[in-house]
Amino acid sequence: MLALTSGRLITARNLRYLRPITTTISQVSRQISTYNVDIAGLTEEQAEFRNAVAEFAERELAPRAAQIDKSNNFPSDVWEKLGDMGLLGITVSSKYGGLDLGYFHHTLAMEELSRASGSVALSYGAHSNLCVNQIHRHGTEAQKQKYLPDLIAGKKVGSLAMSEPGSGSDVVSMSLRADKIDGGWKLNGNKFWITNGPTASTLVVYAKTAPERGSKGITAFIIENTFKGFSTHQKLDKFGMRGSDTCELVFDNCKVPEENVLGQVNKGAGVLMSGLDLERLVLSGGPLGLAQAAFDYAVEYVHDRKQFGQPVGTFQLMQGKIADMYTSINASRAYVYAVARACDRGQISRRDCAGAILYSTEKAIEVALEGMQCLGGNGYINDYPMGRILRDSRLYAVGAGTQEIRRMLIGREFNEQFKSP
Ligand SMILES: CC(C)(COP(=O)(O)OP(=O)(O)OC[C@H]1O[C@@H](n2cnc3c(N)ncnc32)[C@H](O)[C@@H]1OP(=O)(O)O)[C@@H](O)C(=O)NCCC(=O)NCCSC(=O)C1=CCCCC1
Repeated sequence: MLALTSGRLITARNLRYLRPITTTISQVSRQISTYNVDIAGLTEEQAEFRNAVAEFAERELAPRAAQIDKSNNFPSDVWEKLGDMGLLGITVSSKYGGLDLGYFHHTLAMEELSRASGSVALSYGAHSNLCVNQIHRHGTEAQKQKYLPDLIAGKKVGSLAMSEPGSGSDVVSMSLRADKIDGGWKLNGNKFWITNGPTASTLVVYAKTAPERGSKGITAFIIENTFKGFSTHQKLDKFGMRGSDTCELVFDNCKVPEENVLGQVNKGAGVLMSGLDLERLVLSGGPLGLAQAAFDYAVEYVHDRKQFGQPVGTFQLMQGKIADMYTSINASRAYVYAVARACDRGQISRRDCAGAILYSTEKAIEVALEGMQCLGGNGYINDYPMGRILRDSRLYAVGAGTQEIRRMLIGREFNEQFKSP
């Protein structure tokens, strides 16, 4: 059971939220009512958790989302607030400041934050899942004690780096090199398209420790941005997810102490691949929240906007759009939630983690485009949010793996199943 004390979500058996969650009836409760809680199948506690995150996001993020997009500036002041809420360590043990919850709750949080601001939520996912959850899953006790409390409190920003200029989908071909030196390792090379790269002080980084051994020669490291030989290049100017900073990382004889190896030497491929499964699941909350945001805006707009003497939403062609958007979102949500629940039961399926983000992304892009159409000329004007939601949704067609790689992952599992003996 969860309790909310001074704004912080804490785990505590037999306690309930101490703060009423629907006191400010307005935008938030009206929007929350657009969810069909029965269809989503949330327990009372899960619905309270979601509402608490939604209320936070509506208050702290939604009013700033357009400005964050326009300025392309990461709102660093939000980080400690996310930490105060306990949201930066949802899947982490309370021993390190986490909430002791599972991937289902993490996905719900990702969804609600994305509904308010796609870009803040993306940085949130990179921090809380890609970095924090990986350190929690694979770190030594000393590493967890050293890095997790500050990351979970929001005093530090976390990141994870696997992609390189020459190794995107073919991530195992990475060429960042780690050579053994006395007391540790020396890293040389680059990482590219790194979410939170410009702001992160703690980074999980994969490098080749035995390049001749392919996937059996990869090791994960925990890098601090103060390590000598580590630097970042300028922030990249992205199509969407503006305000979620992305850059190139440069390792120039960067010395990393032995105690910063994450997991075992040459066993990094397992850390990376299993992390990608959970990353794909949790980040599926992103497209879900963005699609819901597009729907919320569109449905209100078509009932307000009048043409030919009546709200445009009463025309059948518009009703068709609303119905299709609504059913797409519910179908996506049902799949994503089912996969999240399975993961929390310990049944992590690679093809379904890929499927959840594949399907929710495809539907989010479709819904954002239809939402834009519902707004007519205004859908094309940047004072309205549809353009931002569409641009943000588009990230998920390439981030955490491309749609093509996700399809390949699913397809090749069936090929394996039907392979002749
Ligand atoms: C699937 C893939 C396309 C191809 O895999 P291959 O066939 O080369 O590798 P394969 O043979 O599948 O595996 C390698 C080793 O690994 C083990 N293992 C696999 N799954 C697991 C697992 N679940 N648990 C443990 N071990 C696992 C496998 O057994 C093998 O070991 P072995 O060498 O035999 O000893 C893979 O490369 C991939 O996925 N690319 C997309 C990367 C990609 O998604 N970036 C995205 C980076 S960008 C990003 O993440 C973000 C962007 C923006 C927002 C934030 C996030």
